[in-house]
Amino acid sequence: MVWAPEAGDTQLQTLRLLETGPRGLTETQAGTRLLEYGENTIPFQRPASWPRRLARSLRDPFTMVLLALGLVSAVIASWATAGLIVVLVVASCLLRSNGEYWADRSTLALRKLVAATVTVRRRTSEDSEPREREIPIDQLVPGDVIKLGSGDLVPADVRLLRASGLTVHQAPLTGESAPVPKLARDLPNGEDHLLWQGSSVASGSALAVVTATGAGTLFAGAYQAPVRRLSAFDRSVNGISWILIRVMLIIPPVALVANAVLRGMGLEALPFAVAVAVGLTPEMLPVVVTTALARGSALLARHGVIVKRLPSLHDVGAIDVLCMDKTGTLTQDRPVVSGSVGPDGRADPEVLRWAAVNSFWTLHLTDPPTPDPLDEAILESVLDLGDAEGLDATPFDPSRRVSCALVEESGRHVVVVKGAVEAVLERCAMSRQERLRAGEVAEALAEAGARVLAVAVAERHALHRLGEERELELTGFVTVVDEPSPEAAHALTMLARRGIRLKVLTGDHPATAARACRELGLRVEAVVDASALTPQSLDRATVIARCTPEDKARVVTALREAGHTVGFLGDGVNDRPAMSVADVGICPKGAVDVTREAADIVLAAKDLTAVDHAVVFGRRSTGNIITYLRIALSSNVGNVIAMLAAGLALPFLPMLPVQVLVQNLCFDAAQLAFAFDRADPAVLRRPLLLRPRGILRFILGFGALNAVADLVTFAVLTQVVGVAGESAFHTGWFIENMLTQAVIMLLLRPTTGVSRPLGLATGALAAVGLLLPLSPLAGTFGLVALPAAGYLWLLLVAIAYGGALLVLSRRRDWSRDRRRPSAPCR
Ligand SMILES: Nc1ncnc2c1ncn2[C@@H]1O[C@H](COP(=O)(O)OP(=O)(O)OP(=O)(O)O)[C@@H](O)[C@H]1O
Ligand SMILES: [Mg+2]
Repeated sequence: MVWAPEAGDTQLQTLRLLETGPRGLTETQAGTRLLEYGENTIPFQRPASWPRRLARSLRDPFTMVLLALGLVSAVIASWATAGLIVVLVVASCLLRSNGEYWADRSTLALRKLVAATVTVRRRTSEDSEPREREIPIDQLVPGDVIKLGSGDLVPADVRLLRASGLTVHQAPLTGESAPVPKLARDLPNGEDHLLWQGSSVASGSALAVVTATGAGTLFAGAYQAPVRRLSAFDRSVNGISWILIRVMLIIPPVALVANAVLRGMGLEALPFAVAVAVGLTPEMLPVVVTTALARGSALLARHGVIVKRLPSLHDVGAIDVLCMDKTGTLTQDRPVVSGSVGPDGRADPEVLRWAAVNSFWTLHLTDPPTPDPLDEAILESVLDLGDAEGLDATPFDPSRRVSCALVEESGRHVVVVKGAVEAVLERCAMSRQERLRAGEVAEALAEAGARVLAVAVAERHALHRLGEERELELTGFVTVVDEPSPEAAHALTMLARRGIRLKVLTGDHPATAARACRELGLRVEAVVDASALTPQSLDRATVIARCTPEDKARVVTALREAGHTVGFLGDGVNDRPAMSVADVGICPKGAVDVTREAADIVLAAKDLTAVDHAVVFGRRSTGNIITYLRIALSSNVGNVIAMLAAGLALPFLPMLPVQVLVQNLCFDAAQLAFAFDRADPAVLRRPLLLRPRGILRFILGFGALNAVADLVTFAVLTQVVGVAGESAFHTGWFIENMLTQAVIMLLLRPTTGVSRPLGLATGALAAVGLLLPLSPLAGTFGLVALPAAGYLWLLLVAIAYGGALLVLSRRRDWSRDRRRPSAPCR
């Protein structure tokens, strides 16, 4: 048993208490501890249990209203109505929790594929050398020695053993939004040497020992799963649901009053009133939504796209602006040094040597788990580093945009700084004139397409420690080329064709970024500096350059506020803030941990074409959900209007409550087919958004048409066929309802193709309608056989209704509900 160390313990005491050392645990020790302490997961990350899920689906507002209506029916001893309502509720809750269970399971399995890992130092036996390897975070145990680098999640509670330039983002735990510096020193008071599970490394690197894992971590109990703001999708579904619920609550009193006034009926009309209200609910909404999204995401997984949160599949289909970073997304992030020049633009190998001294000692002294590709490229291009000896270094940090090394060379102490051109120039002691000239030289290099790093040095006295280095002397510039990624050009064209505007947000120089975009065939409207951004220039800008991580987030927020649905695609630490404020965050699998954690969609391969697949599948799923809502609601609204109207003209109820409910149950079941339906190619051309307003306008129009069909049936049955009895009338109307429901399911869609599930479902629906009155069950539901002429007339009504639907839906512009090409930002 190892004991939990206290904050005030020294490094040595901590290591002793944890029975470990700087060389890490042996694999055997780690295995034993894993059994003893369990996996390193915190409770909220585990999937919800079955009963919990069922309870959650009962909390759904539709279910609650249904249950309330069931209760009312039970109170007045209308057992058939109450029973059917319970069947409806149970069926939809079971289907829903089952659907969610499978969706969650597959999402979880997919998430595992892209879960964060950690670099751990372990030994095979007591006396073998320690080796570093990547393990899944859940395999971590107390006493493990781990390495952390910029962009890593802190996977457990740890104590620092060594740290350089380390700043940590611990907002999820303490609310501080700025990164906090951390040190490895022994401090009797204070917690500067402790990092907690749930925080992440903003910059720098560290070696640390794990002090607590899993439920034992400080914040495991208190730490809540981050509350995500409602996505565009959640807001739409909630909007529609609440409108319907209000209508549902109004219907029973209206029906009751009407029956009381016109027919002097009392509470005996209540079951009918309840049934009509139930008839309005799209009970299968949650099921169709989950199934359509889960199916879309399962199909997408085959294309190497992993959807971490189901609703983000809708959101990715809705994005009309996609922001992305440049390095690693549009380019390969395989930099190669192409030259080095002095401040005057003349070739000078000494500049490259100083850059390499900086790269070598920052990598060596800070020892990050994964080396920076830019530093590696510089080191590869230099043979002789001279005899500089490193003393101290601070690694590159995307906010400061420089890396510093302090070295001793031939008895002199020299700081060597390299970084983005402006960041280095502003640290140099030079006249305005010199600064301008140097800036022009760098500009020319960037315009030729290279990434440009500036290098500066300064001699310091022997006791100097690294800080905000200023008063430097510019040595010159190193140029690096990073080839465009081969598939990017095609993918960008595809995305633009799908009505998505593309914007590149990069930390790099504007000229370099603009050049890279042009090479990829991206039409560059305007190139803007992040510091000079206005709402007008934001709208026009294709490239926004020199972004700090905060600038990227600011741009995304501004675009969202201007009414766009914004996607963000990126892979670096500098992309994390933007990723978490975007409607949909997308990153490649190789992205740093924090960015991958914040992303909603992860691409298995670094291939932009996958983003296009995600967009297509997103629009497909949304398209099916919209079709379901339109059809379910048009039909339900039509039925409700017709029943209330006919109720006023007839001396008896137009349909028995039990018949309303049976018909509703059959319709609901058939509509599950929409989750598996095909999508119209036109749906895939523009961003598609589930918009409550558009849907409501649609259902009022087509609902009215449906009501007309019902009322025509009413007239035909009474006047033409001349049905006399109540039961014959009920049967006629029941059959017609089932037939028109089948017709509307087939015809009121933007596409004419019929998928197999849909064909089967509508066929079954019509068959039940026609055959149930002839079956032995007919009596139970109060149905009787009709005269042959009755069937004929009903078929005619259904056909006429189909014709009217076809004419009206052909004239309808289905693209109207899609998002128009981006509205200008205000
Ligand atoms: N390891 C490094 N050492 C010194 N300077 C660097 C290093 N990496 C990047 N820079 C400089 O800092 C700038 C900003 O880097 P940052 O990582 O924020 O963005 P980026 O990689 O250029 O672009 P993107 O945002 O598209 O990924 C770079 O353009 C480069 O000039
Ligand atoms: Mg980068």
